[in-house]
Amino acid sequence: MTELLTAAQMRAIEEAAIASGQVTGLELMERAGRGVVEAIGEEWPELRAGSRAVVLCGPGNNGGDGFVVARLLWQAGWGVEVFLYGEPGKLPPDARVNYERWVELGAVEALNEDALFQSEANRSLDNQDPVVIDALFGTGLSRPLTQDIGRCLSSLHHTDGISFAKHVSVECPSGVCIDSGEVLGRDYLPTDTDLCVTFHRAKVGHYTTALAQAVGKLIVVDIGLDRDPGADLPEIYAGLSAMLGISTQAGVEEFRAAALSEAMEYAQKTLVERDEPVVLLQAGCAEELGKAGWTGEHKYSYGHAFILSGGVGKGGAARLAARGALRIGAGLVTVGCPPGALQENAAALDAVMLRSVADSEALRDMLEDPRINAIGVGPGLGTGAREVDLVRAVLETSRDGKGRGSGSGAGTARRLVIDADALTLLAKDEGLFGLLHKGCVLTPHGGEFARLFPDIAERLEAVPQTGPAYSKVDATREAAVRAGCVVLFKGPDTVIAAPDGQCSVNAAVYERAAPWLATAGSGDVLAGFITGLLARGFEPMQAAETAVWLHVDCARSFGPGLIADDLPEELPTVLRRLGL
Ligand SMILES: NC(=O)C1=CN([C@@H]2O[C@H](COP(=O)(O)OP(=O)(O)OC[C@H]3O[C@@H](n4cnc5c(N)ncnc54)[C@H](OP(=O)(O)O)[C@@H]3O)[C@@H](O)[C@H]2O)[C@@H](O)CC1
Ligand SMILES: Nc1ncnc2c1ncn2[C@@H]1O[C@H](COP(=O)(O)OP(=O)(O)O)[C@@H](O)[C@H]1O
Ligand SMILES: [K+]
Repeated sequence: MTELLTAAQMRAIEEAAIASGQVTGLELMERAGRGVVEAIGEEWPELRAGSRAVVLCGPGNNGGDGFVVARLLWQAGWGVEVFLYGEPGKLPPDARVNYERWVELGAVEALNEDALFQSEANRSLDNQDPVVIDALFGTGLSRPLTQDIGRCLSSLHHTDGISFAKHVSVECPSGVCIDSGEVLGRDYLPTDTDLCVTFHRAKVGHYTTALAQAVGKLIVVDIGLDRDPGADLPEIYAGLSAMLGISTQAGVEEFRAAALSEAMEYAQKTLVERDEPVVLLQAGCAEELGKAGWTGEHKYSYGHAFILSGGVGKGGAARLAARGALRIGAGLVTVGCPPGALQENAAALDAVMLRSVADSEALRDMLEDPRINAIGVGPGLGTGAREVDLVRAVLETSRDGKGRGSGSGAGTARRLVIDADALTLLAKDEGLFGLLHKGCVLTPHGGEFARLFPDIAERLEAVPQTGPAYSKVDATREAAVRAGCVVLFKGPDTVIAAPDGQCSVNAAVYERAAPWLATAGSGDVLAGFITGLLARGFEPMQAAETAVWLHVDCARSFGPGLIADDLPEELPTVLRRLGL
């Protein structure tokens, strides 16, 4: 499992490690700088002694990393020029030490456009491959860049006669808030960078579309922080509480009040902030499927998924969802459609069963069958009065012990995926929204999200002026709490959050990019995948995570040219490759 960190969490981890005596800030900075130099060497082995680099250093520890990089490249025989934004006398202590170490080897010039233009690396004709290293701002960015710095960064892109062939960012392209991936102030795009080198763990912002689009390759360097000092804290508190003869909970409060030691405070902060990590979804998702296996005795062992369809000519979306639910392993899948659409659907469905659902009464009767344990509602459904009643019926009969459908359902809530038109209906009707429960998964894209949670979307859209900026992770978490169920906020950076704070990111970026997944109907298949997994007994969060990960894997496995119909058909190949 890979956790994504916020800047504050990273700071807390670093501070706790330093305060515990495990490592010094200077050592961490040295490891960070060395990591950048090694990453450059691995990425471009053709660069060696005689190559040229321009290092842009900022006023904080990101700049400190830059001075280490400059020194190590110089020691490796490179021609290195260093430009500083800020005053040497104001650098924080570790950065100051590395500044002093560098000035024994070379010059430091004040950073401005003219100085960059005049740099030897820019003017030299004998070296076509100078590298520029952006160590201006990392996790400490607190406000938008000033215009002069913004101009310098923009000028690195082959404008105004300045040309650097290779672009490296230390931590992140400067000006980007690493928690949200957003450029503070949003007056320009993140600087394109070939190689972005970050430390210990990737940060949440690295996996947002906004930032990932600007970064060619992300490298995470191990700087020896893997022994998490916060992890030992419960034992330390328990021990100290026992010594003092107080309960652990009270002990925590007393220790805080007494400010026992700096290390304790930092570590406590680490613990609190790391309670609910943001998890990056990776191949491990398949383990859930592996664990679930295919060991049931008959088709009902794998559940019965029901997909509600719209009327004549509108059934394609539900059929795609149904196909997805079947392929992902639901034992049975039934599409329910208005009587008039039976013929159309019958002509297009084989393994998927078909039922006529005239109105909400008919639906409630049908949902008396307790074997129907998962329902997908929304794709191609329509948004009229009939559909409002259908969605209400689905919600009411799926709540614990309420509604006719649950009578024979042994008290277990039926699981639901609410997508597309059903989301639009929820947005229009507070009563319906109030029926949501913890067995539901909402799957909005950006537009649907804004309709459902307009205030949250507005906050997300607002131009961020201070860091940490409100992120898609924050927005999805807030939405999940409000809805009281899992929310899966779609996009190349899909965020999934549960009301209890669990949160994960499925990022179709970097080596998992699949832009061809943005094709009509692919969201319908995703809704079907989730419904199928819910039918198989997956918990809502697990079902959403596993489905969305497989969805991207199917797209990557098929490749460009993909249409939504291909996604379910690609699933067996993907599952086989995963050894399932
Ligand atoms: N954590 C770790 O484990 C490790 C961290 N390491 C490295 O340290 C980096 C974090 O360092 P950091 O905290 O000093 O922050 P950094 O990004 O250098 O910027 C802070 C400075 O910028 C200033 N400033 C902010 N915004 C500004 C603006 N718009 N325009 C102008 N100024 C602005 C701000 O000033 P202030 O806001 O206080 O006025 C302050 O002076 C991290 O990304 C990584 O590279 C590694 O060494 C290894 C271990
Ligand atoms: N650039 C992209 N890269 C990867 N996946 C994407 C990209 N853009 C959209 N997606 C995914 O494609 C699906 C589109 O779903 P949706 O917007 O509901 O469309 P539709 O209603 O046509 O099915 C979502 O799962 C979304 O996460
Ligand atoms: K940077």
